Amino acid sequence: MTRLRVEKLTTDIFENLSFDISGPGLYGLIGRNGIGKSTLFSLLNGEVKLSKGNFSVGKVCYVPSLDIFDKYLAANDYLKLLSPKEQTEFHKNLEIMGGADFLTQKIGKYSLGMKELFTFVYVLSIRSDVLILDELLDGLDEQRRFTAYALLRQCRKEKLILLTSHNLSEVFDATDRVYILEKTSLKVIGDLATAQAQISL
Ligand SMILES: Nc1ncnc2c1ncn2[C@@H]1O[C@H](COP(=O)(O)OP(=O)(O)OP(=O)(O)O)[C@@H](O)[C@H]1O
Repeated sequence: MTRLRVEKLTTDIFENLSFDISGPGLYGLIGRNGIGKSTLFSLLNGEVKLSKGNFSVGKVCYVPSLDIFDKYLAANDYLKLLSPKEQTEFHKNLEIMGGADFLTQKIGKYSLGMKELFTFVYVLSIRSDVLILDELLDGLDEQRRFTAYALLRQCRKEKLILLTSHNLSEVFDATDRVYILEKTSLKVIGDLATAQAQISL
């Protein structure tokens, strides 16, 4: 079910927040620091319990923090958790991203960019209806980031992908539509200048 519907969500940081994003696609989700983007994703993921309101969403793939990976395990250990089809997909996507020679090393020894590269390719390969990328590409070098956007554009036909970044111009360039999160609303925002003005309010 590539549909995300939130009804009257009320928490410490949201007030009667309702929205509906339906259909597959690549969508930007932007908002001021601390407005609640990561919290919203954790609610959708079931990691944070909902106190008031409802939501309906298909299978969500979201890595809330790169620290969830055990630093004593290697990326290869996590690949064993994927289905054979997902593993094939992982290796195909990794090759498109330029490959990696560190999959047998312990994750604790990875740089931020290495962790992000592994995590991006990993979550992209997992079968899901909704894929959430919360500032996940921001530590990648520019060439890899643009390759990642190209890969996401291919996957947007099958999944509802939400991409968050504070690099607003890239979000506008890469995605089909951009939403801005506020305490009481999630609304489409049409252009970069308006987004910049709204975020700096
Ligand atoms: N670990 C935490 N402990 C306590 N409160 C937290 C924690 N993380 C976030 N919050 C609270 O939740 C609010 C929303 O934070 P959240 O991380 O969801 O925002 P965000 O929009 O993702 O921010 P950013 O763009 O800076 O990543 C913050 O204002 C903060 O008060």
